[in-house]
Amino acid sequence: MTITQTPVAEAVRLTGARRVYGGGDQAVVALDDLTLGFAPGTFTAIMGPSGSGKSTLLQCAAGLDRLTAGTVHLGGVDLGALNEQRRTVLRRDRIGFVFQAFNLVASLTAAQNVELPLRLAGRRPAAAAVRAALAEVGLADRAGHRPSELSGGQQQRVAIARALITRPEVVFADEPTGALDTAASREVLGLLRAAVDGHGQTVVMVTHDPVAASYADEVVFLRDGRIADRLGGPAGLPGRAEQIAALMTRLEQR
Ligand SMILES: Nc1ncnc2c1ncn2[C@@H]1O[C@H](COP(=O)(O)OP(=O)(O)OP(=O)(O)O)[C@@H](O)[C@H]1O
Repeated sequence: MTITQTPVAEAVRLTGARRVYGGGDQAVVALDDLTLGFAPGTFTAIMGPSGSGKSTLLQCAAGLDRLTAGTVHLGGVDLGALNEQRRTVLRRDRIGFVFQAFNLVASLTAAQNVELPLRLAGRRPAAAAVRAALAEVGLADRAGHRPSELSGGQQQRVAIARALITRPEVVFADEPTGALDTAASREVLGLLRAAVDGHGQTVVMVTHDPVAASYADEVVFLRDGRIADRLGGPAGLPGRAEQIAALMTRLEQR
């Protein structure tokens, strides 16, 4: 029997996504009937004022949090229809994460951190693949170093190598440059850009920084859990950081 897989138009899709925290008069609507898709091989930045729902969007899209209503599809799979165990497996196989605080294991070397997702998936990491992943982020000579022996930028590059080693379809990045200086930020953003341009991966990144957002193809601006504005698209961002910053300022004043 031949199994034909229907091509999926969007790597990730949220439809009518609603996430309410708490209940009664304490209820907070973090996502309010939000519908948004991320095409394969695109880089999207999510911006918006504090409390606008950016992290909630990322957590729900990645299957780390559940929607109150609506659906999330990842590569055509409805996350809400999976039990916890199957969602964990799907996350492990198809999603990579990069966090502001790097989240490396302090007692492990750079190489051991990079191979961790493969070990967790019960796969034997090939030393050559780990070396190649570290080389790709410019850290071939740091394989034996522990996180405390690396700069912030180097730690984040290890975290990116760790996120990419399984070649996930989607990489979610939550403020990946929030703790980095300008030069290190540029390197990290260049690596995320390369994951999209070189490997066709889909990157969704939450950021407060208009310069970081300018590396994306599209910027989606949230406000009160809804899409307030968008800039750019699959064809790329026409604007630069100044234009993104101006839009952010307008949203914060509204
Ligand atoms: N666990 C929670 N319990 C209750 N309310 C929450 C919880 N997490 C988030 N919220 C609320 O949901 C709303 C959206 O929060 P979220 O963290 O998604 O915003 P954000 O845009 O990422 O903010 P920031 O830029 O400050 O990180 C906020 O009003 C927040 O207070």
